[in-house]
Amino acid sequence: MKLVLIGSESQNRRLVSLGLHRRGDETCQLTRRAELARLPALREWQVVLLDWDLRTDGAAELLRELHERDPELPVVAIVTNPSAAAQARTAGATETVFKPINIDEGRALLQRVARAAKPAASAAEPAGDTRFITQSAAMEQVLAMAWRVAPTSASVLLLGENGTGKSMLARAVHEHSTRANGPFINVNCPCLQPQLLESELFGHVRGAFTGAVSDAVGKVAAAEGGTLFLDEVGELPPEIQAKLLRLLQERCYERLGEAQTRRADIRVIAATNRDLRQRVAAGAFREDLYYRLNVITIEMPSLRGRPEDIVPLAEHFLETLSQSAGGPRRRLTLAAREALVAHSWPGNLRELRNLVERAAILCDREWLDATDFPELLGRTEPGSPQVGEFVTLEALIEAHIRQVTARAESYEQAARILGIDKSTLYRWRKRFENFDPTNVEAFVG
Ligand SMILES: Nc1ncnc2c1ncn2[C@@H]1O[C@H](COP(=O)(O)OP(=O)(O)OP(=O)(O)O)[C@@H](O)[C@H]1O
Repeated sequence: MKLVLIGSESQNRRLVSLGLHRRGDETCQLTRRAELARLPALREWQVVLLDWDLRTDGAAELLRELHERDPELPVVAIVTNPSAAAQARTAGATETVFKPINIDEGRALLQRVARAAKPAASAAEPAGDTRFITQSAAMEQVLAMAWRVAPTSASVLLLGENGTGKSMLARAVHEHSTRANGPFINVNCPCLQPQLLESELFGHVRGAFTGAVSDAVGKVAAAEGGTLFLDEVGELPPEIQAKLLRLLQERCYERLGEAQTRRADIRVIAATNRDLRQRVAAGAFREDLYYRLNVITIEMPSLRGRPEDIVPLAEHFLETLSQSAGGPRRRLTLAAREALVAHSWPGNLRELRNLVERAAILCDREWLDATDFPELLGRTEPGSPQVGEFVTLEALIEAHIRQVTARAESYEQAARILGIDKSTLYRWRKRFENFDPTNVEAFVG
């Protein structure tokens, strides 16, 4: 995507720009209205990301000028609270996104906005982060289920450990639904105090509580015609659970401090990494709400539950990075692939993405080796014995074979370096797998 970032907080702007660059986007950064002149061909850009807390000029005036110059250019306003979101919408912003911005979610929103505004231009866009990389039967089943329920308006409950891709799937369900042109609004349930969360969700009127200086629409209203995604729904406080139940049952709600009942046309997708049934049994989560949310349940497999996806995903993350950095294609040596597959990935895809990105940034070589993933080696490699130490010959052979395979690009190359044939190398490696260091005889015998 080609994006214009406008904001006076240089650190935030640079961070967002860096995150977008790393995902393959082209950005141009401006700090004030006068700099718009630097962009004579405004039409070449696909979407503008405008910080609504602009210190240099009024954001609304800047938005007006943008619209005068290109009425079709979509503008996404970055806001800090629901009342700023309402102001931005009134002033003509296409969408609003709340600070702090999650780059992946923000980017998916920007892609959707750009696609809706200029469908022809987006046809050539790669599916990018919304592509589901998988070779696993468990994940195929998850996706088949997701695409089946997507066009319906049924509530969906996504279960799974942190980082398994629940948010990404929620967005994909929205994008495959009949509401795809409507907003996708994300609420991170544990982030706020109960009263603030209630106001964030349902909105408030002026004077509803100390600090409520003006009326504010909430995220339920912002999601009108689209999807409301409740992340970490298991953490919702009891008073909000009751209101959410009413919203789901009757599609009705009231803003804080107001008696008027409002109707909502939204689809709800909720996600949790908690065992909700256990929370119900413990009295921490309402049973009736659980059944309302649980119309369709999709359980995301953990990454260690789909080991066949580890290497394709790592290669996908590498490729995305190389594309954004414009560098050569990066590859994983056999040893690196083995180290990745051997790890248990408690942080799932997020952990994999972070490790791969870090290794690719810190290493200049085309081939990333197991040694470029020190966190993994720390858990998978036994301590290496030294030549001349009082250790068995087999321990030395094992250490040597492990180190050579870690640096070689393939089994063939490793076998050539070691001066043995591939099948001998294979047999040695099988022996290492069964090798229990506390039972040396088993290995020698
Ligand atoms: N199938 C996939 N292909 C490529 N990247 C993915 C895939 N699924 C998830 N990711 C990436 O993995 C990271 C974690 O995904 P996501 O935030 O959706 O997980 P989550 O289950 O919602 O996590 P949490 O429970 O912590 O909110 C993101 O960077 C996302 O882009």
